[in-house]
Amino acid sequence: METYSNKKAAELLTLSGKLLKAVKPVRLADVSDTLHALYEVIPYHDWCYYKKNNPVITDFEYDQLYSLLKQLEKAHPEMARPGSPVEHVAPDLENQFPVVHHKVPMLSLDNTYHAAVLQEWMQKTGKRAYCAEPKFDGTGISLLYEHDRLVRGATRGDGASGEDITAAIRQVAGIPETAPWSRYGIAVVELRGEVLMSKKSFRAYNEERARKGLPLMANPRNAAAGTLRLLHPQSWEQHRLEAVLYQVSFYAMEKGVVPPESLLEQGKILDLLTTLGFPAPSRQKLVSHSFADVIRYCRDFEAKRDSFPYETDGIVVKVNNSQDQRSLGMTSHHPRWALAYKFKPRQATSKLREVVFSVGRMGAVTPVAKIDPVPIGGVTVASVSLFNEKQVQFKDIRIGDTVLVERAGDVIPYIVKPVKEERTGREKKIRFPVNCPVCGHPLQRPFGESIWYCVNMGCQAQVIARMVHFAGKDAMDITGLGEQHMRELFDHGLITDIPSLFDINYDRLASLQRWGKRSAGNLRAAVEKARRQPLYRLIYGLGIHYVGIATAKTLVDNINRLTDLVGVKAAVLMSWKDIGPTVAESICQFFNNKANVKMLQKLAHLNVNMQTGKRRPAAKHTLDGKTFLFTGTLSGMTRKVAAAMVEEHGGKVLNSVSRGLNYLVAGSHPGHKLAQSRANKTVKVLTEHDFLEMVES
Ligand SMILES: NC(=O)c1ccc[n+]([C@@H]2O[C@H](COP(=O)([O-])OP(=O)(O)OC[C@H]3O[C@@H](n4cnc5c(N)ncnc54)[C@H](O)[C@@H]3O)[C@@H](O)[C@H]2O)c1
Ligand SMILES: [Zn+2]
Repeated sequence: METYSNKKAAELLTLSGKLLKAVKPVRLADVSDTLHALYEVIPYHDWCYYKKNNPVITDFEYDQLYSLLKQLEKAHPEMARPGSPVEHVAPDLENQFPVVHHKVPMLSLDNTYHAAVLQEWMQKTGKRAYCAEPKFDGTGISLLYEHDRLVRGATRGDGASGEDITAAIRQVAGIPETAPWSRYGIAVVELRGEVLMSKKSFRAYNEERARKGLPLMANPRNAAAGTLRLLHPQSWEQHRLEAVLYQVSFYAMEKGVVPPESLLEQGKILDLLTTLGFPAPSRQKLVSHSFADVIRYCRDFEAKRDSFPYETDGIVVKVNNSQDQRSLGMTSHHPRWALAYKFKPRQATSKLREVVFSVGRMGAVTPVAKIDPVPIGGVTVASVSLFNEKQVQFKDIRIGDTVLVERAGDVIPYIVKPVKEERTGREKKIRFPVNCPVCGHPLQRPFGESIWYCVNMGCQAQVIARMVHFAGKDAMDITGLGEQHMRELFDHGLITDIPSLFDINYDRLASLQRWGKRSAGNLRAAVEKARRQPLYRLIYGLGIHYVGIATAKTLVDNINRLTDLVGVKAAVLMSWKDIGPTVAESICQFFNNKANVKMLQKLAHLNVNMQTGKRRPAAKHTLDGKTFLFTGTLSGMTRKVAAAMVEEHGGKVLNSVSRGLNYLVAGSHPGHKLAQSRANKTVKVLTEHDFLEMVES
């Protein structure tokens, strides 16, 4: 395969951009030019992706180019060029290893991003049973077992032959050296699967690389493909590879033995693979005739793909019956009996226009890239955190770069890499400030860290960021006081620090432009509500380093009022659940700081709840020694909650009407216990309402 000069690469990339913009209507006069261009750019992207393991456009963009090529060739077969990318799989042979022939060609998959195309395909293939399974995003492998022994492992290669990587394959977790195929009379079997890295392993792998001073890998697929073909198997890098097997591509039975039932359907094959000790998606699969079921499965899987331990880029839908598969056959590029329904893209390319530096509530200064707004996975992304100076250096990100941006699930968007092939030479290095961009205070960097800090506690940016956190949804939840309004109120001098949030001059606020009585009134109501929030929210809202919601709740469990923490000793804190030395130290520091103590006094003065809300001791024993029994359905609580209330107040819950019973609480549709209790003079019958009054008195 050819290689590309930098100049040629840049040309082809520009051409790709033009084609992608023109993807929709192509006029007949342009067809020939467009086809010609596609015949040039697609092999280039295959080369980047398979040979260099460094794609320069997103998979979605590649699929768009490929789909355009398919459409044009279909509409104008006379213009199609022999040897077109539509006719074969993109070869990834590197001539590093001996070449071996696959028993059955190892092809690509046809794909779509549209439910309607999947539906049409299911109709076209005959509305049979289908097996749907995750499309694992790794690198394809083919395994050969003869007489129960693994004899060969190979890459896909050009589809007909691959590279013999048996030694490396033996290092991959989950691939057994032997498997009892002979139990089913199977003498020779060829399997297809994927070598991959779990998301967890990938993170650890990148951490290991960072420690060794190596550049980080962009994603688990790259990491798996890159390490599988290392020439020195058994290196530390291969230890994190795993495999998943999902297909029997070929088998030969022992003489006179008929193939077992379990080989006749895709769904059963997955089960068989699992039974024989192979990692296979038998638990995740769905077998169904119905398009509605299949598309629901695809969408459900897409919705929870972030919690799946492996990266997936779609669902593969396969005709379930093996005989049906054979009669449908294949093209020279993909089997006709399978279709990949691909998930919505989560990557996009955009231009990096400028870098701003934001100051967080702890003073950390974070570089944030402003990019041309681009939609990714249903959200428009315009700002992307660059984390810190070290990462910017590692990735060599520059202003003016075209950048590949990824936004996966709940992970904040990040820059995978700059597309260096698109550089013009006019890109500028990112300069890091030495002074706080907001207050001008000199920045400091703790030893061994890559983050710079503004250490001026009074820094306006930090003050506002602290208030934003305090008013946030998980903290005091003051609706209508997001970052923008917070800044506005601050600029007008209506608020200055956290306590001032409870002392806003609402008349003045109402007189501000775009505010008025109504909005001011709404904010007032939200602030009033916040005054009575449970204490853990206040603690979390204070933004103490290392104190998340869970730790805030632990603190509440161990105190009666917030001021109990003033002057607390680290040793005491460490005896509480899940509080280690670092967290304890941070809490001590906070509550021993004079300014903080003063702030708490102000909050108390402003009637902000500082109590844990545990029941007063007097109320605690209102039901001392009394016994209760419940019957029927309670309308305002479950029986479990009701029972907990009884116990909390010193009472006891019984299971049946007996001599020791004091109260029967009857909900709607009471059972025979009511009649029994009525017959028993010593039992008092209560309604749910009576019960609550009794508890709360
Ligand atoms: N960004 C780029 O520049 C660029 C360039 C070339 C290719 N690509 C990407 O690669 C794709 C084409 O690559 P491909 O030919 O390897 O096809 P593919 O990766 O889209 O699909 C085929 C492969 O899926 C894998 N697979 C995972 N789970 C499977 C399962 N349960 N059943 C069957 N197969 C399963 C197999 O390895 C199989 O070979 C493109 O659609 C694009 O996404 C991107
Ligand atoms: Zn500052």
